[in-house]
Amino acid sequence: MKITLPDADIEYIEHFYSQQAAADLFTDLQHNLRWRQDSITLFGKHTHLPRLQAWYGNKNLSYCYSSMCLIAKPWTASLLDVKLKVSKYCQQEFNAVLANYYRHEKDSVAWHSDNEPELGTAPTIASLSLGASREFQLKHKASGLKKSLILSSGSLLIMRHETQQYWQHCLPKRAHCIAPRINLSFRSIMGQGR
Ligand SMILES: O=C(O)CCC(=O)C(=O)O
Ligand SMILES: [Fe+2]
Repeated sequence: MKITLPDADIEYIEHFYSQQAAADLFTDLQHNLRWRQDSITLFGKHTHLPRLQAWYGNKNLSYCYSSMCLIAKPWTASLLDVKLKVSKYCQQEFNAVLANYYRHEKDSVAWHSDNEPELGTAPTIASLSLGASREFQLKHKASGLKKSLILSSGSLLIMRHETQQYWQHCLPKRAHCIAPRINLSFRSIMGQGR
């Protein structure tokens, strides 16, 4: 399904994986990825990110944001499998994946665009959701127009072309109890790891 918004190219495939396949993959990744609790320094103060992360990809690939650089761990068999299926659907190669683990309703990701220079000017970001459904919000940078989507287990959200240039997105904290969720966002880092 295409999400019709100005200055954006966003597609949402609700049943990219079946419920059972998504549940199995969630359990596998929850146990087998090397989750890290990263920190960022904001105004001289160290703060834990409100989620766990893991970064996998082609050899020697590095990824830097907020003054921190991560070196990609080599693809696991499960991640390679998922990458193949996602690449095939998107008709696009990816050389890295950022995995996010939202342990509960207080875990989140703040407003941002995936617009790091190493992603190029019009990156395709393909984002698979596993586990609990969470609300994903989009906001147009100039007009402030907002759109909310519920990302359910097994769904794939693809943001293409100029989307990152004009829109920000976030996954807000919630007051009510929410079970864990894992998100895999496939990316292509330019000029490295090919
Ligand atoms: O968890 C999500 O759905 C979004 C994650 C995200 O935006 C990111 O890792 O850049
Ligand atoms: Fe993002």
